[in-house]
Amino acid sequence: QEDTPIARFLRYLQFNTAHPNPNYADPVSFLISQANAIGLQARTLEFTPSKPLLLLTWPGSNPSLPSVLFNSHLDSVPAEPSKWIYPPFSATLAPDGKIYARGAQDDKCIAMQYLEAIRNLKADGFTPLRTVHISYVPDEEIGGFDGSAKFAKSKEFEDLNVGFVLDEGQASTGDEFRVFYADRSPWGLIIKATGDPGHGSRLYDNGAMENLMKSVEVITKFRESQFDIVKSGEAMNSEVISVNPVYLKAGIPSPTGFVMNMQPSEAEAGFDLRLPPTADPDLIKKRIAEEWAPARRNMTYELIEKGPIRDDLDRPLMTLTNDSNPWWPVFKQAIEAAGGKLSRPEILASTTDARFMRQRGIPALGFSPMINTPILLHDHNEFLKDTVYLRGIEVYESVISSLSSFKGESY
Ligand SMILES: CSCC[C@H](NC=O)C(=O)O
Ligand SMILES: [Zn+2]
Ligand SMILES: [Zn+2]
Repeated sequence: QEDTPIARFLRYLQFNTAHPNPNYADPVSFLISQANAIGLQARTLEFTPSKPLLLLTWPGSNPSLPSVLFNSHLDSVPAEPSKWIYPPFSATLAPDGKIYARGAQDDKCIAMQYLEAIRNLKADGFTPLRTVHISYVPDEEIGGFDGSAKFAKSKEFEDLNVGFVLDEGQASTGDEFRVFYADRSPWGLIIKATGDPGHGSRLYDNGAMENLMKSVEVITKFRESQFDIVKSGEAMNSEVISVNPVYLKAGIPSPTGFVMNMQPSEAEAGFDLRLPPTADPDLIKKRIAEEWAPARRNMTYELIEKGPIRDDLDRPLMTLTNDSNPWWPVFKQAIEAAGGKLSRPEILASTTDARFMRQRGIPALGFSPMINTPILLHDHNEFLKDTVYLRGIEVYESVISSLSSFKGESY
């Protein structure tokens, strides 16, 4: 078997790390063998049984300076093989150079690019001033609660003395690299309605279905108001509050489907909500209680807040992208030194583990070096072109060498 950057990427893509049963053990062993070959220290932490977190370390010449951490997640979202042109965990390199695999963009590319960049820097004789850590964490795709959330609060993490974090970003369809300074905070909202049951032929007020449908209407109006702001060009998708229905549950089951002539006494709906760091969570909570699931319509609700909204010092979870953040110009210049250009920093529409690092007050940027690439994370036929992948390694050589050489004493 050949041993090239692309061959190693393909091998990493072939581990089936899809939820709900991600294989964590085999990719971790593979990464440890890669770390050994490159000459990096490796240790496995287990904050939750069977959910390993792999930490690789390249010691700096001045280990008393805060370190830099490069993060990626081990797990992937599921894929529907019948809807792919190649099996999602075969990691097929097509004749046009496209590498098809679940995880090719999200985010096994950066996982291996970090290692390839360090391999090349070592071969060039580069030694970092600051210690460089690479973390491979479990469970990002399901919220990170058994992975990064515990890691960021651990003694082990504290001891790393991390000054700056790079985590995953998203592909860019144009010529400029995208960079993300914040995530939106995810909430799960379940609304439930109750009402009188009755014959399917009766018209009466306050049935569970009627109560739920009214809420769905109100929520849909709010969703449209937010989407209109995006459509008019006033804000980007990730700058407004999104609320999307993800399930509806009602009806009385029968062997052939549902009973048709009974109006049910209970009905519920689930929504995915995302709040940009500028949103006021209390206002949305008030809206939910008074308009979306009001007790006067016999409604109750459950709000699942999936992670922090503000940091330990009660500031919004945002990393500054101006010169008041000393890491920002270092990062930006590293991209430019590699011949790249950054587009205007953005909020990420979805959510990553970076929020747990930002919660600790550590500056963290989301970045995945993929330009001229369609955004295919969580989609069918996720792919990354070989040339884009290889170019990303060069970009990280510049980024890792610049960040690890940054002299600022107090950061
Ligand atoms: C509930 S947090 C889930 C995190 C997940 N991350 C990637 O897709 C997301 O849905 O954004
Ligand atoms: Zn991801
Ligand atoms: Zn994902």
